[in-house]
Amino acid sequence: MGDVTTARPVIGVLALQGGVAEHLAALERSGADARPVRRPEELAAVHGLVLPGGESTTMTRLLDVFDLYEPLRQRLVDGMPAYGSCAGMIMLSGAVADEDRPASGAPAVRPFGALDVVVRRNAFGRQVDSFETDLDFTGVDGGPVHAVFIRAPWVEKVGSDVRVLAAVPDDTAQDGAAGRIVAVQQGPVFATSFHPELVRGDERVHRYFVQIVRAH
Ligand SMILES: NC(=O)CC[C@H](N)C(=O)O
Repeated sequence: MGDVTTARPVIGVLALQGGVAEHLAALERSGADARPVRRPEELAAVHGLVLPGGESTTMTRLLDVFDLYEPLRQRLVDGMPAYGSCAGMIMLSGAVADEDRPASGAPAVRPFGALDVVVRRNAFGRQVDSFETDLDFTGVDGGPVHAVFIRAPWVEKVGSDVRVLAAVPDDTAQDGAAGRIVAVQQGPVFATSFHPELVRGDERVHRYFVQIVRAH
């Protein structure tokens, strides 16, 4: 092993759907060697993984199709650092409050349980399903982070080992959103309801993850 404080960690982006290219670019700018992950061998070669936004039911299905569900579950059990954005947060959670369970068979979303939280998938209302706000992010210096929410989940319950990193400010114009928890961390795993990869020129959240991977 080289000097862990200066080495460029290899960080994968789960590349089955969603905003993969934006995460890869943000990670590269944040000091990581970033690679798309679609196969078990690719997963085995990374020090940490980003689970991007998209659609958590589709992501669950594609993880099965690409034979990645079980290997990824195992790496999370083994303590691999991970960062989930939006649908990625849902996949890392312990349970989904508003699960649309089919009449028979397996649930449509099978979260990995790497974060001891309950999320609500379609949380921020249907009429206005996207909004943006600035929020304070614990562990990220340099002022508020601009947060873009797109059909985003929020965190409804947190276990005692979970640290809340960010919540929607109380003066938000978005109905019912004030005070909602939108970023959490447990050990080397963290998640945001919003999409920092869409904010050009601000890599602070990705840098935060690169630091976690380096320290691990
Ligand atoms: N932008 C997103 O990732 C949306 C997440 C979506 N609502 C889901 O259930 O997976």
